[in-house]
Amino acid sequence: MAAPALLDYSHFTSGTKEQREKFAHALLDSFEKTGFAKLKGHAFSAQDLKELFAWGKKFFDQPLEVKNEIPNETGPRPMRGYTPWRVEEVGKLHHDEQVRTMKDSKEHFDQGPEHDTEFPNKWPNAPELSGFQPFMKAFYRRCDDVCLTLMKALEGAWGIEDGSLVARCVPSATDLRLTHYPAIPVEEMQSGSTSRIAPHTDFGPITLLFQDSTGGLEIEDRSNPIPNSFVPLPPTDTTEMIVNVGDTLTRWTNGNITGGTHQVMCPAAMKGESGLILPPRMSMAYLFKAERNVSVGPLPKFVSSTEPAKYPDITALEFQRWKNSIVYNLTKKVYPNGTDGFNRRDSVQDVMETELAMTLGGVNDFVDAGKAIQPVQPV
Ligand SMILES: O=C(O)CCC(=O)C(=O)O
Ligand SMILES: [Fe+2]
Repeated sequence: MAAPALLDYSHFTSGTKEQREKFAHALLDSFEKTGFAKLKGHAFSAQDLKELFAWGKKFFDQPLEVKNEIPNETGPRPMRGYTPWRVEEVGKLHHDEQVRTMKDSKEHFDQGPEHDTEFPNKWPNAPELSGFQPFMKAFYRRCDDVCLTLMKALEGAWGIEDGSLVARCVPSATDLRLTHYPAIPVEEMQSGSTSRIAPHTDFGPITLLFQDSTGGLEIEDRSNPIPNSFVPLPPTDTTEMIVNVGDTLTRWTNGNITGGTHQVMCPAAMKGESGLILPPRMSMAYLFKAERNVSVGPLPKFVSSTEPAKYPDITALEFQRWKNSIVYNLTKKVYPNGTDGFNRRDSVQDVMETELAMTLGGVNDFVDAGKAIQPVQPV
């Protein structure tokens, strides 16, 4: 298949006009063809990433009850704090029934914007983690800067007004996620019912991803006629920044760019083995999001009388609430005690009904009780 392009980010940030244009078009081309791109020449050094994963290890090495002191209250909202193993199931978003029953084998820490009062961050309290918060906040800001720069590149490639895409993403509503995949027997991963993370697309316009050297990340193989075919994206150079297209970019482009489906499975070298234990793995995903009140409906550029809008104008926050209600198995059909009036989802049928209703624009069914939203206009 066409492999994701490896592009030099510095050509856009400090190159000539020609280099900037070349970068922007190559980025768009790689997004269109593969749903992914890889970047070198960015400001994150091997040392920065070593430090990032060292902080991650310190956090996840804490006893479960300590990590649970800052619980992510799983609900139809952005994630904050710690989520234990086997709570989130991204396979639930998938159209394939077998994928929907796959269990993810991961725990994660999620961090939002620094000054978010609506969904405040939850930081670890342990004295040995006192450097975690300042490091992660600085890392977040640097990732945001890269994402806004890539939005600028897309503005150039599409020839849309300068700043128009960037404005949709300020202030940041991104979730930065550190994921730890504990050691797991290879047989369990090969059973077909367990993944490290099941095939999925991310929700925002794009995601920046750094992985450690363990391996196991796979991206969809669009050239393979067999559905759900994947190829490894090996950690040959862990300083390469992986960028993947998410659902919001698909919606903004009215379906012109398809999100890059990815999963984490057994590393290629261990496939088909038995009796082995997969080593633990860590990744950092900067799950870039549009500003909460911005529409994730198609941009004017991608809508015309012959290409009517395929997606409703719902806000980025409502879109995330809906997606999270699926991955956290929540439904709003009955809500005696559940937080925000959401309860555990009991069947795949519920998920399908939810999706259908959302596609038809039935967003008000999925908002906190009493807080129905108004459809928003495209910006
Ligand atoms: O761990 C990885 O490499 C992928 C993580 C991922 O897909 C996510 O957090 O959305
Ligand atoms: Fe992902």
